[in-house]
Amino acid sequence: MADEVKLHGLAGSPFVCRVKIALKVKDIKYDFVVEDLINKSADLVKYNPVYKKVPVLVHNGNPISESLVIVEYIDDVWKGVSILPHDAYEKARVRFWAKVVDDKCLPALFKAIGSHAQEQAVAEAHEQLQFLENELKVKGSKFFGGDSINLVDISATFIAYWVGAAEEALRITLVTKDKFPKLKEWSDNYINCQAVKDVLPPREVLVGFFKSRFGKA
Ligand SMILES: N[C@@H](CCC(=O)N[C@@H](CS)C(=O)NCC(=O)O)C(=O)O
Repeated sequence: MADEVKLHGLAGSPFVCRVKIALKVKDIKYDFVVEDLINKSADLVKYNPVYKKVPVLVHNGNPISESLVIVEYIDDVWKGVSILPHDAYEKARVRFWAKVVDDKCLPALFKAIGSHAQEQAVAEAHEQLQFLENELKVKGSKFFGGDSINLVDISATFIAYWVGAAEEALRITLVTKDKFPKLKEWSDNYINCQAVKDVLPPREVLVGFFKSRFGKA
C-alpha cells in the first residue's frame, strides 16, 4: 500500500518550510493542507493539541508535530539522502546545533526584527549568530552538514532567507557580510541548493508579510 502523507501548514512559515525541504530532499510526494491560524481547524487541534501549531505531518493517519521532530522522523522513515549523520556523537552534535538555532538564534532574531533593529536587540542577536559563524569557520565546509545539507542547515532556513526579507521590508540591517562572512556565504549556498530553492516561498510574499506585520504606518 502506498504511503499517505499530508502536511498541514501555511505558505510563509519558516517552520513548515523546514519540513517541505526534508520531504523534497527525500523526494516524497504529499498533499499540502492549508491551515488558517486565526481559525484553527479541528484537525490541527486534534493532531497537535499541545501547541496547536503548524507544521503537522500526518503519515498513514499518524500525526507528528514540531518541525525538527518531523524532519528527524522523515529521515528515519524514508531512506535515500541522509539528513542526520549515523554516528551517535555526530548526530548529537547536529541535534545540539539545531536546538541552539531554535532556543537562542531565532528568539533573538524575532526580537531584533520586532524591535526594528533596536541596538540592544541586534547586539543580542549578533551574540547568538556569532556561535553559528564560528561553527561554520571551524567546519570549513559549504554547509553545516559538509558537502550536503543536514538538520542544522534546515533548522536555520529562517536565517538564510527570511531575515533578508525582513531587512528589505523594514529597511534594517541585521546580518552583514563584514561581521558574518561565513554565515552570508552559507546563506547564498543554502538558498541556491536545489531542494531548498524548489520550496522557498517567493521573497516578495515574505517582504509583504514583514511590512504588514512590523512596518511603521
Ligand atoms: N516550534 C514549532 C514552531 C511552529 C510555529 O511557531 N508555527 C507557527 C506558524 S509559523 C504557528 O503555527 N503559529 C500558530 C500559533 O502560535 O497559534 C516548530 O518548530 O514546529
